[in-house]
Amino acid sequence: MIAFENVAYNYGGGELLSDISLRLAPGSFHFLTGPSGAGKTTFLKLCYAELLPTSGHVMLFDRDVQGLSRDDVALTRRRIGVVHQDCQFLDHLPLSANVELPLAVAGRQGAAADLADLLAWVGLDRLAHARPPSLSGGERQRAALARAVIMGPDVILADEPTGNLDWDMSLRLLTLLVELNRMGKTVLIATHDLNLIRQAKSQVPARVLRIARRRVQLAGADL
Ligand SMILES: Nc1ncnc2c1ncn2[C@@H]1O[C@H](COP(=O)(O)OP(=O)(O)OP(=O)(O)O)[C@@H](O)[C@H]1O
Repeated sequence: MIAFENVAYNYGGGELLSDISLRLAPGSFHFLTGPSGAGKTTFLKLCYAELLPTSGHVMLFDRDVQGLSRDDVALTRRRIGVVHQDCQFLDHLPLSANVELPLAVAGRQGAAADLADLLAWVGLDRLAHARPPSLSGGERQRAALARAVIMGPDVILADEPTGNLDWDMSLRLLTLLVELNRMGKTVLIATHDLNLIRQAKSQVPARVLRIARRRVQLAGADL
C-alpha cells in the first residue's frame, strides 16, 4: 500500500530522515512516534506525496511517486485521507460544507444521506450548520476525520489527532480510527501519546514505528 525503499529526506539543512525502508500492508494499523522535530510530519508528507524523497523511492499503491504526473498525484491522494495537525477549516463555511469540500474539489457530488450518516458517525450531526470557530477541539478533530474519510480512502494518516484533547475525547477519536481499520482501512497515526498507543494495542494489533537518529524503526514490546 505504502512502501519506502532506502528513502532519505532533507529540507536543505542536512539529512532529517535517512535510509528508511518499510512497508505498510493493506489493513495494517501503525503508530509513528519520536521526539518533537524528529520528522513525523515530514514522514507523513512523504506518505501522501506532499513531499518527494531526496533519495530512494516511495511507492504508493505500487507506483513510484516520482513517476506520477500531477493528475496521478491528485488521483492517488484521493485514496489517502489525511487528518492534519491543525485541521485547517474554511471558517466562513458551515461544518457540513467543510466536510464535503474534498468532494467539491474532485468535482463530485455526494448524497445528502451519506453526509448525514458520516456526521452522525462522528457525533456531529447536530452541528452540521455550525461554523468551525464555534467548535471545540474534539469536535474539530472529529470533523477533520469525517473530511478525511469522505472520499472513501484506503489509507488514513493522522498527525497528532489527539494532541489537544482530553483523555475521554482521545479515546473517542481512537475508537473511530479503530472502526475504520476494522472496515479494512490502513491507518497510520503520528502521536506522542504512549497511553493512547497502549490503549489501541488492547483493541487492534497495532505496530509502533519510532523515529530515532533519522531512522524509522519498528519499536519493540516496551510500550
Ligand atoms: N518546510 C520546511 N523547511 C525547512 N525545515 C522544515 C520544514 N518543515 C519542517 N522542517 C524542520 O524539519 C524538522 C522535522 O519537522 P517535523 O514537523 O517533520 O517534525 P515532527 O516530528 O512532526 O515534530 P512535532 O512532533 O513537533 O510536530 C524540524 O526541525 C523542522 O523545523
